[in-house]
Amino acid sequence: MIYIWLHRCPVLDKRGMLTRRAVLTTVQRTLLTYSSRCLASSTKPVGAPTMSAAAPRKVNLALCQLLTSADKEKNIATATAAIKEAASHGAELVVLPEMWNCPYSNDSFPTYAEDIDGGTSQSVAALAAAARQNRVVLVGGSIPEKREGHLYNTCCVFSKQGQLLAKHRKVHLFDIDIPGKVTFKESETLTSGQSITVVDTEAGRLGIGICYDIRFPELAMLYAKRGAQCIVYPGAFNMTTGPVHWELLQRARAVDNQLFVATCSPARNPESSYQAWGHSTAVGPFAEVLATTDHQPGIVYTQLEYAQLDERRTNMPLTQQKRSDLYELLDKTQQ
Ligand SMILES: NC(=O)CC(=O)C(=O)O
Repeated sequence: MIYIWLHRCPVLDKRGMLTRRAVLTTVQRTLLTYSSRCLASSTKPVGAPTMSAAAPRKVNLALCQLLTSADKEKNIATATAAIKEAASHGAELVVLPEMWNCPYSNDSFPTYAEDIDGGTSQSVAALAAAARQNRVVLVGGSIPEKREGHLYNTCCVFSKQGQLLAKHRKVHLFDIDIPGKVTFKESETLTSGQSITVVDTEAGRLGIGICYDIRFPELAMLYAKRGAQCIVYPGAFNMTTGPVHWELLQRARAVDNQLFVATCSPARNPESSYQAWGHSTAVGPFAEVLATTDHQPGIVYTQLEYAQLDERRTNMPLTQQKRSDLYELLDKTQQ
């Protein structure tokens, strides 16, 4: 290997001989490449399952910031049209917003709720068909789910064949009260999910959270530990918390865990009782904003280069530098 590199080295002296500096640089570079490869493979999160050889290196991502209304049929039509448009622009991983099939309100959740496990969900059937027809991995935002007398805020993930790969029920319910600004209590109607979700897809290993879930760093840490390459959060922040926290939280989750974060919000609807902040965004593992938007309906496109995960983790091997003798993250779901 060193022999081949020396022959390719362009740094020659007047007689056409390799300079001593060029030889040293080449040897140094070879050793560096070798050691960084060793480091990269040893910085894999502990306990992370091995990705298959077919795992993608680059994924074209589309975040569909949809304008939702009180008309469910219209919302479904808007969503399926957006998925088609995203696919026609080369998207392989398409994300929809939180509660895209109904208005974001406690009054609406019971009336718009669908039985996913019972196989009668009109919204899920439409998403499965759209994923299959457009050959995209689809993180289908969330819809209100009804099951055995409970309502959940649920995200479904589909393969390119339209197969339901995973279902994540919002784990942390959005109960906040900032007087005069925003008061919302999802727990008045919804029940929280009892499990966390990491799913292998043709667009990489994804961790799934819904909106308020992004505020809990331990969840993202568990996802990183399980080898998630990107955490996807369909979400609908509001006009009080959105401007201050939305981007901050995404960048924090990304930089702490050295992975990609993608969020997808509904567009702001002036007629709605809940004004969504919008600003669907993708963030890279160095906390860099890769793509974002304002509050209008639209699709945000970017590419996730998964090789950057190895690069960043080699640059700063945080997983190895952790002081596990002083603190530890306890995964209670694997006991
Ligand atoms: N809507 C949410 O779940 C969360 C939110 O708006 C916030 O955390 O702020």
